[in-house]
Amino acid sequence: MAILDKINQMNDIKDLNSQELNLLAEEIRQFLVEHISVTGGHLASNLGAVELTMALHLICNFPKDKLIWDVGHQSYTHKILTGRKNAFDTLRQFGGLSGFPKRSESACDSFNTGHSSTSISAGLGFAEAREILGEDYKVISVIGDGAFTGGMAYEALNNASRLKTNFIIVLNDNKMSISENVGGFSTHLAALRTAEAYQDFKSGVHSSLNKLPYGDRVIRRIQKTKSSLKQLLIPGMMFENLGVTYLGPVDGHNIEDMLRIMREAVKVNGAVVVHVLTEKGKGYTPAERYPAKFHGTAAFDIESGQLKKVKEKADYTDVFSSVMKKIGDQDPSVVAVTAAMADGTGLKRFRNAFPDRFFDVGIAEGHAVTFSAGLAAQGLKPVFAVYSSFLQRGFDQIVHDVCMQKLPVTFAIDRAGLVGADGETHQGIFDLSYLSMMPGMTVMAPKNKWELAAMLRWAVNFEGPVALRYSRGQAYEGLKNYHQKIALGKSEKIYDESQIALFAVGNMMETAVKVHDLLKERGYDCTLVNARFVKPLDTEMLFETAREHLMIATLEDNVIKGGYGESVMAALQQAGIQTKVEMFGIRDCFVEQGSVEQLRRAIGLDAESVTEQIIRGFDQI
Ligand SMILES: Cc1ncc(C[n+]2csc(CCOP(=O)(O)OP(=O)(O)O)c2C)c(N)n1
Ligand SMILES: CC(=O)[C@@H](O)[C@H](O)COP(=O)(O)O
Ligand SMILES: [Mg+2]
Repeated sequence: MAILDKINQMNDIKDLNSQELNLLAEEIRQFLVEHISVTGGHLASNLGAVELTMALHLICNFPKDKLIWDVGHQSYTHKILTGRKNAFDTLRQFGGLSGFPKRSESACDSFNTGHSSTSISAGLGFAEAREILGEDYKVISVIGDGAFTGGMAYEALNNASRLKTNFIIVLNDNKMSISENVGGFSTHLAALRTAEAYQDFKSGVHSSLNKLPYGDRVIRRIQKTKSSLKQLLIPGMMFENLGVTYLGPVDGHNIEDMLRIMREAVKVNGAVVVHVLTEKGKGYTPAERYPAKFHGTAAFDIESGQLKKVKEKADYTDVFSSVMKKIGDQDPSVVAVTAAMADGTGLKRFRNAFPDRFFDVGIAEGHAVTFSAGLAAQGLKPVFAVYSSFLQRGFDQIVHDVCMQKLPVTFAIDRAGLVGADGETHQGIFDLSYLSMMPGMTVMAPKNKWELAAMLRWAVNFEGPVALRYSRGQAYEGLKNYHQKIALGKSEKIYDESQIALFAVGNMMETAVKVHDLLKERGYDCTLVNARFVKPLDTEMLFETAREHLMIATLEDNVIKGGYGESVMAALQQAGIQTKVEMFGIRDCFVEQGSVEQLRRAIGLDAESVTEQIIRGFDQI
C-alpha cells in the first residue's frame, strides 16, 4: 500500500496530488476490508465514507478543527488518517482501538458518540463556544440519512437557525439506515437527489448572485417567494426555510467535487447543510450488495463474504423473532414496533408476515414509546423491540405516556447486560434500575430460551406495561426441565439447599449454576433461585429463604445502584430480616469494550470471581 504507508500522522494527506488521493481511497478500502474481515466491525458505512472523510481532512486542520461524527461507526478512515492505522489489529477488542470516536484516544476525536442523532446538537455547542471564547476553528458535524430520522437532529436544526457564524453539517446520504431508510424525511432526500441536475445551475446562480452588490438580498427574496421557480433554484427548501443554507447534492465519491462544495460551505455565515451522496459498502461487492449484513459484521472470508464462524445455536434474538411471529399468527391485535432495528431485534420475520402490523419509525426511540402508548390506548397490544441502551432515549416517555396511564405496552429489551465489542455506549446495564423505579412497571428476565418464549407470551397478554429483558448472544439451553408456570411476581427455586442462597436475574442464571457447582466443589451448600421478576419482587420467597440461610447473594448484569440486589436488600431491611447480603453486579462505572467473558472477568462478574467473593463473605459470618 504505497500511498497509505506515507500517511502516518494527521494532515499528511495534504501532501498528496489528485492521482495519489484517488489511489489512497482505494488503498484505504483494501485496508478496511482486510482488517475488518479479521476483527469484525462496521464495514459498509466506513467503505461509503472514505472520500468524504478524505475531503474533510483536506479542508480541515486537525486537531485545531472540530469534526463530530454522528453515531461514530463510520469514523474508521478518520482514525486511519490521524495516526491510528497501526492499532487496527486491535479494533473493538479489550484494551484496543475503539470502534467509535473517543476523546481519550486522540486529540482529533472531538466528541464521543455511539448513539445516534447527537452530532448537530454537539456541533452547535462547539460553534457557540467558539464565539464566546473568541476562538477560530471549523466545526463540522457528519450525520447520516438514518441518523437524521432522530428527533434530536430536528431540535438542533431548529436551534441552529440562530447561528451567525459558520457551522457545517455534512449530510451523508446513502439511502440506508442499517436497513433501508424510512419515513418522510427519507422521501424528501430522494426528491433532493433527483434535483441533482439543477445543482450546477443552482450553485452557478447562487455564486453569480452573490457577486452582485445586493446579491445576498436577491437570494433572500427568492427564498421568501412562493413562486415555483424557487423549488428549481433551492431544492433544499426545507432546510432553507429553517434558516439553514443547503448545498448539494454532491457525489460523495468525487473528492474534487466535494472540495469545491466544501470551499463554498466554509464561506457561509451560519449553519449550512452539505448534502453528500454516497454508496454504503462502496468498493467491496458483497457489502454493496448486502449493506445491512455488512453494516456491523463479525469476521468474514473476503473472497466469499461469508462469516468465518457459523452460528450453531439460536440466540435470544432468534427465539424472540420466531415466537413473535407465532404470537402474531394467533393474535391479530399484536403489533410490532422498531426504531430502525428490524434486523438486530429479529422483527424482520414479523414484518414479512404482517407488514400492516409492523412499524419501523426510524431512529426515534422516544417517539416509538409514545407511539406504542397510543396503539395500546386504542386496544392493540404493541411490542416495542429495542436494544437496552437505546431505550434510555425513551425514559420520560415510558414514565409519562406508558406507566402513568398503565398502558399495556411490552418492551422487548434485547442487548441487555454486557454486549461486548461496541463498548461503553452500548452496554445495556442500566435498564433494570431505570425501569424498576417506575410505578406500575413489571420487569422480568428469562433464565433460558424456553423461558423467554413463555415470558413473551405472558407479557403480551398482561394488562399493564411489561419490560422483558434478554441478552446479546447464544440463548442458554440449560435448566430445560425447570419450567414452572409464569405467575406475576413469582420467582422459581432451582436448587433447595442450605447456608448460602443465590438469587440470579435472567442471563446471569447460567453463571449462577456454575457458581453453585463451584461452591459445591469447595464444600459449601447453595440454594439457587431464578428471580424471574425484578419487579414486583417475590418477597414471600425472599423472606422465607432469608430466614433459612446465613447469607443471600444476588447476581445481575446491571449496575448495582437501583438494581435487583438493592431491591432485595431494601425489602429485607424493611421486613427487619438481618441476613447478610452480598450484591453482585456492575459497580458505579461505565464498562469498556471487549468480549463479554473478558469484561465479566475484569469487573468480577465471572463464576470464579463471584464464587471467591461469596466464600470470603460467608467465612466472615
Ligand atoms: C439511539 C440509537 N438508536 C439506534 C442505533 C443503532 N444504529 C447504529 S447506526 C444506525 C443506522 C445509521 O444510519 P446512517 O446514519 O444513515 O449511517 P450509515 O450507516 O448509513 O452510514 C442505527 C440504527 C444507535 N446507534 N443509536
Ligand atoms: C453502531 C450501532 O449502534 C449498531 O450498528 C450496533 O453496533 C449494532 O449492534 P449489534 O451487533 O449488537 O446488532
Ligand atoms: Mg445512511
